[in-house]
Amino acid sequence: MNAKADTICAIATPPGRGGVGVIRLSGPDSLSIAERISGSLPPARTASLRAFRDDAGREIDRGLVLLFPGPASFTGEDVVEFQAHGSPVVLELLTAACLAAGARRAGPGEFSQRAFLNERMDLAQAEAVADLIAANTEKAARAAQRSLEGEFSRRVDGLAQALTELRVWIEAALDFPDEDVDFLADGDVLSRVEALRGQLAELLHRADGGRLLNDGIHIAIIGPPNAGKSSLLNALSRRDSAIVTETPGTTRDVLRETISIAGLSITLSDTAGLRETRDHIEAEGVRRARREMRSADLVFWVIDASVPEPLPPPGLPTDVPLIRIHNKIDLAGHPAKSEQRSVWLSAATGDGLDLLEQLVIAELGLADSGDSEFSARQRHVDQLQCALDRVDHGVAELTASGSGELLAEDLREAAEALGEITGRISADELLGRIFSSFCIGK
Ligand SMILES: Nc1nc2c(ncn2[C@@H]2O[C@H](COP(=O)(O)OP(=O)(O)OP(=O)(O)O)[C@@H](O)[C@H]2O)c(=O)[nH]1
Ligand SMILES: [K+]
Ligand SMILES: [Mg+2]
Repeated sequence: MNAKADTICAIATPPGRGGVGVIRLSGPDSLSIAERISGSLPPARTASLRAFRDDAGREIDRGLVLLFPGPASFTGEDVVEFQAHGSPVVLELLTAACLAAGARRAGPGEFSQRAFLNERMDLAQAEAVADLIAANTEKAARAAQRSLEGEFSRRVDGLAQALTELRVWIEAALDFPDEDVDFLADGDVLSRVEALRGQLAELLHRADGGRLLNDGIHIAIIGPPNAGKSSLLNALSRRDSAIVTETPGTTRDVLRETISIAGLSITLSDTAGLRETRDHIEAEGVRRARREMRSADLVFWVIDASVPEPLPPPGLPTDVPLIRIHNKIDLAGHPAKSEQRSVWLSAATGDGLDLLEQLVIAELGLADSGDSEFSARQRHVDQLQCALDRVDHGVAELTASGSGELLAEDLREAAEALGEITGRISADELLGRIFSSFCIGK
């Protein structure tokens, strides 16, 4: 797939009014279009003041022109930036002048797509550009920056290469069956595969943490009626947003609040108490509560510590981690404490809330992430998981049947799964899906 030979143009600054607005051009006609609009071309990479004129020679605005001749530009093509006054009208007139001069409007993510196609960055780095722009917290922005710098990609590519080297070595050994040494039996292959497996699992764990940073974390507050779910939401968000009453079945709609714990953006959803009910409105609330808990990264299972513990309801997800919260310790006369995945607290007095926050950080594996995280997406996590599954499968084949061929094939598939992360192996359809989710001008 080659970069298209046309020239694209878009407003690169957000919609609305601002001091400065930027129009970006990329493609073979960028420089000639810039010359037409600004009269004369300034030297490369130097901001120069020019009058911007439309096709009829009327002045639209005065501002700065910047030329970034390819290949040393963001997209690898000739890139021009016009910095005009940040008025939507001025920027639209300037865009119209670019279109009249031969450019076309860029689609979403098209600048990043060209950067990828011209090998200015790999796929995971292009995604990190979008993630950096979308970051909601400082931690997420720093993580995206590290991915943009290529830290994640280097690890993925390094592992893909190691898997490929081992596969090639196995295939070469299989081609010489006369050799005395039984290379599969001598244990070396197995220990090499297992070492790679360990690195893969570690990278998967970190990528999953990076995904949480990126997407934000979703915690569903679930439990029987009146356990204090809405009180907990209010206490953690320090806002009186959910209605709290002594009547069981108060909450029906799912109510969300975004909070920050240790610099992480966390969305809490308060839900209807789980119980059998004839009330069809409450029943709908219960249905929504179950949907929330299935899509959450973590479930708070809230129960009233002052009454006998109820049985957990059927349908608690087994693949979503769960923290058991024994609420109302002020009534029960328990001290605040936490152990494993349980915490004793009072939403009413706030006693023990700090223990809950610590448990959340530990449970999500973000305790010691410090500044070493990189941003990642669900897509990356899925590919890493796929690679890990292939390696596990290969090891199982090797131990069960001693088959080097099957192991080699699994290692090839594992390396391919990793290749899709950085886009060294990627289908056009995948690329289209990724870049179309970016915004225009990126
Ligand atoms: N003493 C004490 N009362 C609490 C505590 N947490 C909640 N309550 C009380 O328990 C009752 C129910 O609280 P809610 O927060 O509405 O409980 P809920 O789980 O959201 O209830 P539903 O939405 O009806 O399922 C209210 O009267 C609260 O004031 C607590 O920690 N200590
Ligand atoms: K209630
Ligand atoms: Mg409630």
